[in-house]
Amino acid sequence: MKAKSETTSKEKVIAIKGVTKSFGDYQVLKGADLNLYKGENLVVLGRSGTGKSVLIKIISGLLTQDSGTVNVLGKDVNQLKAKELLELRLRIGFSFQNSALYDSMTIRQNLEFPLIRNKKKLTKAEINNAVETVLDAVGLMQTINQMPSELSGGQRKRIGIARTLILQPEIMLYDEPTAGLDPITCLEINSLINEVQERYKTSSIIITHDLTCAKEVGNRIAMLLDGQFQRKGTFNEVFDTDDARVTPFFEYNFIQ
Ligand SMILES: Nc1ncnc2c1ncn2[C@@H]1O[C@H](COP(=O)(O)OP(=O)(O)OP(=O)(O)O)[C@@H](O)[C@H]1O
Repeated sequence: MKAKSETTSKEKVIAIKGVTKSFGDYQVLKGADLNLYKGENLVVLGRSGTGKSVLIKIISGLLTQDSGTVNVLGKDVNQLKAKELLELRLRIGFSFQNSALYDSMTIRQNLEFPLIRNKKKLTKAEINNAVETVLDAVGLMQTINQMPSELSGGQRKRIGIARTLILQPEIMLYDEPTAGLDPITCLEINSLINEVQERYKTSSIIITHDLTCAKEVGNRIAMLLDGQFQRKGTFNEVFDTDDARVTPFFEYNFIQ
């Protein structure tokens, strides 16, 4: 398997500079610097508890950093009023492990839901069209009238991604997109993440512990070590090291 190469864009859609965050005496982030460039897939790696979720919460304004700056799509997240923050969040798609589908709604209703809630001016025909377009993008048109319980875990994950895409986000945040899926389904989800990048021209951060996913989808990898992104670059650059904090990731995943 060949690793992806870096994209050429240097336009920053997210710029994180010198971010620190403590909970009580415990400092999780110790001056984290990270840019997400337009159109790229950036994979964030790091051991459990290193602060990946904290960082995503800071990016989306759910937590405030102690120091440093976070700029998302040209806005200083810290300076935004509540309404501006909500507007910014609508430009970001969150694909989280716990973003479950509504069990009592059909797939069509699940996909309509974010549109009806957030884009009140759309006509019924526009909503139908949007639903069919995203279902086609994730290759699951045949499930439109099914219930979530009738779908496999991988299909539900795809529908979850479709429900996020329906609002046409500029940035996608994927939190462990392949966790709990079998290896073949993982490969399908990796392909979908790459298709989303191509088709929707999104810029994405993908948090994962799955190095096959990292290698297949990441134009760049950033590894959080001791509260900072101490290793950044292509997959091969990040793992070309004897650093004892880095090599176990690679050895555990037996990646080719
Ligand atoms: N609201 C909070 N209050 C207190 N401590 C917190 C809070 N949120 C996170 N932490 C602590 O910050 C540290 C980093 O947590 P975080 O959830 O970001 O880890 P992570 O890197 O996402 O881990 P995982 O890979 O297991 O999801 C942990 O020690 C956690 O206990």
